Amino acid sequence: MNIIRSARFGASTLIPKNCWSVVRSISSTELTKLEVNDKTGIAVLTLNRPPVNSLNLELLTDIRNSIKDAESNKCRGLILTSSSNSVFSAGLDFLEMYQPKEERLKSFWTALQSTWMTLYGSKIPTAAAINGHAPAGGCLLATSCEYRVMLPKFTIGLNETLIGIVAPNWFMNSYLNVLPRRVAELALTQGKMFTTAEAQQVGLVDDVVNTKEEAIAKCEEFIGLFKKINPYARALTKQQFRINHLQELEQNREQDLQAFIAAITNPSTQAAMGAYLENLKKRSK
Ligand SMILES: CCCCCCCC/C=C\C=C\CC(=O)SCCNC(=O)CCNC(=O)[C@H](O)C(C)(C)COP(=O)(O)OP(=O)(O)OC[C@H]1O[C@@H](n2cnc3c(N)ncnc32)[C@H](O)[C@@H]1OP(=O)(O)O
Repeated sequence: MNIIRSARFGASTLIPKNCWSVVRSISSTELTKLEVNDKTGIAVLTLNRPPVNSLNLELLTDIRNSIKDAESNKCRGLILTSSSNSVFSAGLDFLEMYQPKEERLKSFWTALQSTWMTLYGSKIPTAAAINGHAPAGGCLLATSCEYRVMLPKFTIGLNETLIGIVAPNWFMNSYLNVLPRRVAELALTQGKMFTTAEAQQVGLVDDVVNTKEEAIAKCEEFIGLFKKINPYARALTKQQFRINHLQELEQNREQDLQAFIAAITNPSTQAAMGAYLENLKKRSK
């Protein structure tokens, strides 16, 4: 019998393969659902933190655990998507950063660093089915993947300067891994949110389709490109492209954390974030 061991069902829990329907849950929490298609071996990770999948400590931790689960279950690829019809992810949860408690703020940023390193450096092919808006941290998740497909009439981009904050180097590096340098610099300095059409034009997304199902199918098609490629050779090749960015953060994690804490707890950042949040709340009424 072909057995899969699921880390999050406990080390001793064995799940018999082929006794399940084609799509099988590997692990799920209140905030994420990780399902694998037994026929293709491709896993779909659905973010499920209504209303906007804002990334708090718990969601980030669950995302990282899910990526690791997909890897340890030897999935052939991983697709990120959202349970919302209009938001892929609204980026970092402002409530983690506005008037924060220092210990929680540290854990939050450390979790973001770890999640980014796990996703950006994942050995398996990764793709994002962007079925809604993807500002800031939402865009970071998408650009950390190897392929992106997006639905029409949404927006994506790193808008940090609009909020009065500076995107850290590793956010910029994820952008630069996808966009030409000049486009990235112009977009980052303006805090530009690209429409789906603009994102496709500059290469921030690879394809545009009309439904989430089509988006998942496109991602599967992308991951299928590696069917005949030796996974070890593929993973090492990907690693060589990304290792400098990963090492840069790995070697400067503490410094990056301290820079984040200093930037976020600065009274002018707090004031700018408070005003931005207020505006967001007014708009949503
Ligand atoms: C040199 C090195 C220095 C290092 C310094 C480091 C500094 C870097 C620090 C931080 C980096 C941060 C990156 C980020 O990710 S910041 C987050 C940026 N995100 C945004 O700007 C998105 C804001 N949200 C929106 O634009 C919209 O909500 C949208 C996603 C387009 C969805 O719109 P819609 O469907 O209309 O939903 P609503 O706007 O009505 O929102 C519903 C409720 O959700 C709340 N909300 C939205 N986004 C967030 C968020 N990111 N965090 C927390 N809460 C959020 C919104 O206020 C509504 O709440 P309520 O119903 O209570 O009013």
